[in-house]
Amino acid sequence: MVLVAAGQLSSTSSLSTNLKQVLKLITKAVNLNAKVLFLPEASDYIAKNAAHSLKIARPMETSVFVTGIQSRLKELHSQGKALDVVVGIHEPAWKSPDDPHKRVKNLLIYINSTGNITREYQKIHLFDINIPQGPILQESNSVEPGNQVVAPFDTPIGKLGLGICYDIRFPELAVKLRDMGAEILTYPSAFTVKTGAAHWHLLGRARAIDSQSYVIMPGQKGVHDVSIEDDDASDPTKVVKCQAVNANEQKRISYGHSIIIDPWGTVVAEASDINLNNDEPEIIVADIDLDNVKKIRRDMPLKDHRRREIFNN
Ligand SMILES: O=C(O)CNC(=O)[C@H](CS)NC(=O)CCC(=O)C(=O)O
Repeated sequence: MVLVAAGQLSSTSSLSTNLKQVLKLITKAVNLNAKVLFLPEASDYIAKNAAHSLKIARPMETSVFVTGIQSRLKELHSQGKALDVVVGIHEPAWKSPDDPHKRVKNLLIYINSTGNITREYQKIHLFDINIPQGPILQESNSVEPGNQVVAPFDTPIGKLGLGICYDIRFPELAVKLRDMGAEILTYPSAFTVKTGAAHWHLLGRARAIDSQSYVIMPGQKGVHDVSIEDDDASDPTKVVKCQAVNANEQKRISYGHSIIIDPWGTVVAEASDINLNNDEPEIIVADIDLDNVKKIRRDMPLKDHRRREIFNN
């Protein structure tokens, strides 16, 4: 059995502020002796709108957020403390500054315990929705969709398959990853409060049951401060207030409730609900037992029972 951790935070639009929160979570995970820490979608920043996102996105190599995590992991490794980190970030998708339709990539990266980025997944399904009395979001305005499933790969906790947030609503991705060998799936998220309250636990449990895999769902939580950003012009760690945002944009709020689910569909760990008086980042941990995955798949062999000739999958 190996211990896994999922972190929950409320990212702002300042990469350096978010890095500080994540470094706290890394320390907590290491102290608990977890082997991999999973962090939410868009941990590097939550922007107030599409234009703001294009302005603050940075290539990984120059992102204070990504390089800060890499150097901390390297430093810990040299002290004999090995932790891998899976984290949601953005990167510019444009190749030239005169690209007429600039978009970012919504990415999940795997950083190993020596600080190297070994995998990168680009979110396939984009959240373009309009729910009466609920959120209206058009992710494709500013985000370029990914087109590739990343083959599940070995990690200290087992073979891992990658998805991001809204991808969790598409069971075909979970089943495909399981067919390709995944034992653990992750969907780092920034769920809305309305859809989260209605669907979050159900979706996670359903994907765990469909794929007979562990499902790790770190989520953004609470009100995002999108009124600050890093002052790149001078000290990259100096945070400045940026222009006023309208009331709607200021109220971007995420559901929290990070969860870890076992391959039988049981929620084995859960972080807290939104609490406007406490936005401290927190982690949850759970044991990953790959024998349990094997046993559940042996006792109910869904993979062998698939009628691929009927469903063309
Ligand atoms: O890129 C960013 O800055 C952060 N990305 C997000 O917050 C994304 C796209 S708007 N959110 C979701 O996919 C929520 C899905 C959801 O809530 C549901 O499926 O119900």
